[in-house]
Amino acid sequence: WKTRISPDRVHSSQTLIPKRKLCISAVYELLRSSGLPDVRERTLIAIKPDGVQRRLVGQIIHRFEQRGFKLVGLKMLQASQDVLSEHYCDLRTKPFYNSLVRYMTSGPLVVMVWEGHNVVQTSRTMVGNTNPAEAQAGTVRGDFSIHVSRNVVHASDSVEGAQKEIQLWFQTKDLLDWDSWDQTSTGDV
Ligand SMILES: Nc1ncnc2c1ncn2[C@@H]1O[C@H](COP(=O)(O)OP(=O)(O)OP(=O)(O)O)[C@@H](O)[C@H]1O
Ligand SMILES: Nc1ccn([C@@H]2O[C@H](COP(=O)(O)OP(=O)(O)O)[C@@H](O)[C@H]2O)c(=O)n1
Ligand SMILES: [Mg+2]
Repeated sequence: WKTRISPDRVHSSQTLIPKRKLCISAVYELLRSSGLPDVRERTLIAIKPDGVQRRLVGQIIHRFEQRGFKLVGLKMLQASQDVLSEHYCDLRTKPFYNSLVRYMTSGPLVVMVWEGHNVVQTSRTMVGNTNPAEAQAGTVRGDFSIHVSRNVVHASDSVEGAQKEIQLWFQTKDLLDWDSWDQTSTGDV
């Protein structure tokens, strides 16, 4: 027990923190200050009610995992009008706004936070054009939908937008900062 814990862990005030975690934080800090890729960029992806109804949740999650992104938050919920009016505040004056809110409240959503290098822009590419009629085959919207009013997923469209949306939909305590084994030197836990 002792030999397993002591070489790998250090005391920090009340808690034991894995040394490996401290090292990883230091590496991320170094990457940030050196201008190297930010592997901790995060985005909000939501599977809309039509995606849930059509049992597409697994396939959509699979695409993000397969691409190499890391899931750090996930929940299923019924969206409130209040959250949606904040989420889509830029669209409040659009003629389709009311139908958009009806659509988004018509059933449960699966809301997720994904993390990884350039995840905001790459997710937008993976999701495809807002209008599925113009979305490329191979994208989520291009493969699973045909009309803009039922376009299956939401993806944040900028890093700043993603930060706001993540704060809107998630509490910090519900996002897990877990270590990916492929970013550590051994699989020893
Ligand atoms: N003309 C339209 N008719 C019906 N619904 C629309 C129309 N335009 C947009 N929407 C709906 O509003 C959503 C938000 O539009 P927006 O312009 O933000 O597209 P988006 O950024 O691709 O989508 P999202 O923000 O949901 O990821 C669209 O995803 C779609 O569901
Ligand atoms: N003409 C449009 C444009 C958007 N929308 C809906 O509004 C959502 C948000 O629009 P948006 O411009 O932020 O596009 P995305 O970010 O979703 O690609 C879209 O995903 C659609 O669901 C619509 O119903 N009709
Ligand atoms: Mg949008």
